[in-house]
Amino acid sequence: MATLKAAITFLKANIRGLICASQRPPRLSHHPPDLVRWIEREGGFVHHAVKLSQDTPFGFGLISTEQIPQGTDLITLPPHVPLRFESDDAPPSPLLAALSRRVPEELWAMKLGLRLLQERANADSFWWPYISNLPVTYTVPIFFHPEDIENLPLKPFQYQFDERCRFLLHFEEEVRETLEGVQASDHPFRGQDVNASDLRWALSAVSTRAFRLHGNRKVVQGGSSDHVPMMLPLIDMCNHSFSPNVKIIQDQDDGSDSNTLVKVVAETQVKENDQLLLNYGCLLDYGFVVESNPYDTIELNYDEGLLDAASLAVGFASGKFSSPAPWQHQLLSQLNLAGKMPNLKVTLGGQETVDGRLLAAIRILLSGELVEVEKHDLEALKSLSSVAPLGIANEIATFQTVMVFCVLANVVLSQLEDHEAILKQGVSDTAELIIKYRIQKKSVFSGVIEDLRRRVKLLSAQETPNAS
Ligand SMILES: C[S@@+](CC[C@H](N)C(=O)[O-])C[C@H]1O[C@@H](n2cnc3c(N)ncnc32)[C@H](O)[C@@H]1O
Repeated sequence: MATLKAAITFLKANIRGLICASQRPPRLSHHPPDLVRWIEREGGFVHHAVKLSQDTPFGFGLISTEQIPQGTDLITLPPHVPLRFESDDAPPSPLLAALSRRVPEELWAMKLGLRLLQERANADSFWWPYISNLPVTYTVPIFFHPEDIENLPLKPFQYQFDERCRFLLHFEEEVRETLEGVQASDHPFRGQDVNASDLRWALSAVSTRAFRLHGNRKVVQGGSSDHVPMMLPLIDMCNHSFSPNVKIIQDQDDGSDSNTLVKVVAETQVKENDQLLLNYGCLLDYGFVVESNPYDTIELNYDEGLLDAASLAVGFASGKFSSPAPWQHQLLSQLNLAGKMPNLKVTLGGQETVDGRLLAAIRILLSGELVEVEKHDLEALKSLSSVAPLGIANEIATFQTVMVFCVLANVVLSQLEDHEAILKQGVSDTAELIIKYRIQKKSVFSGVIEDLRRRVKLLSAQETPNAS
């Protein structure tokens, strides 16, 4: 344990050297090849007015040198250009596949990161024109200063950071052990040592740049499990906006150009000198802060003690969560919140507002009426759009418990005004980013609480129709 702690401290301390405060983080190669020409040489298409700029407010970006009408194709990529973990014609080497199997599901970015590292280690890589244009550093939490980490908004966020550090250190060991004595010809990284810092780079590169697309050709809808994470050369130079002027499209298999896997199309008219801006949707780690981000969520632990305290505050007897009835325990197991290998991570905020599993668990545990609960399937109990499935009183108590849970989990951050005052005084770039994270995370919780408060008000009016 002490060794692990020391290792995490060491890893955190080493992050310092990797921080780059400039808006233009250096690229892997000082003089990277021309990405646009490479795409064209490979059979892709880049509209003549689309240029790669090194000088946008967000580092590299794409700009238009003339007005472009809505609906115009701007970039198309043939199927062999995106970088993915595996494709039919390029299965991963057995050792890379073995390493990838040790990566937990939620760190899918690490799996693709291994592939990226494999190509980075290969001087003759087909993807070198792409990889050499990637930044050396990233503004995601695992790249922050150790002191800045202390300022991260929430305990769960620090937890996520520590968890990733722990994984990287552990995985570094696994990579070393697996590849010990392997001949350079069979070695996925051409005999090169891959350490925690390389793994961290790859994880950050993928999580801030990879998109999920259908492996073949279908409309991009984001989030569905059959969507394959891929790195999209050039397209990933588009910066983000919630008012985008371009969008990514994968054509339906309708007989159109089979040499195009994915394209970027002007969603609105693009004016001369405008940046091409995409809506990143639910990219894993933006690496920057977007105000009022509707996709932003906070991860919390399903903590029975805290939930007991929250329901106590709402007026229930203690122990509802820590001592469920056997039938409730069984339902919690079905929700994967109890049992041998439970997944206790729940999210608040974003599109769902309250994690469906958390919502169902609270509804069930506060109900205590098996007959009532049995009338509904779990999917209905998980949904916020099912109106009061277990009765209005249960629903109000559930929402109030979530609200108190937020407060008890120390999620509504104190001193927002102070942070805003500090920002006005001027601080370092990284500290500013951290403070913005804090403010943003606080606003996620304020949003959830506000939403639930509104729902409680509506339900209360239904419960007491004569109340003014
Ligand atoms: C997919 S890359 C876009 C290309 C990137 N600007 C570059 O220099 O390579 C995503 C990264 O760009 C930056 N970025 C993109 N949109 C941004 C925005 N709206 N605000 C702040 N940073 C942004 C962040 O560093 C983010 O992690």
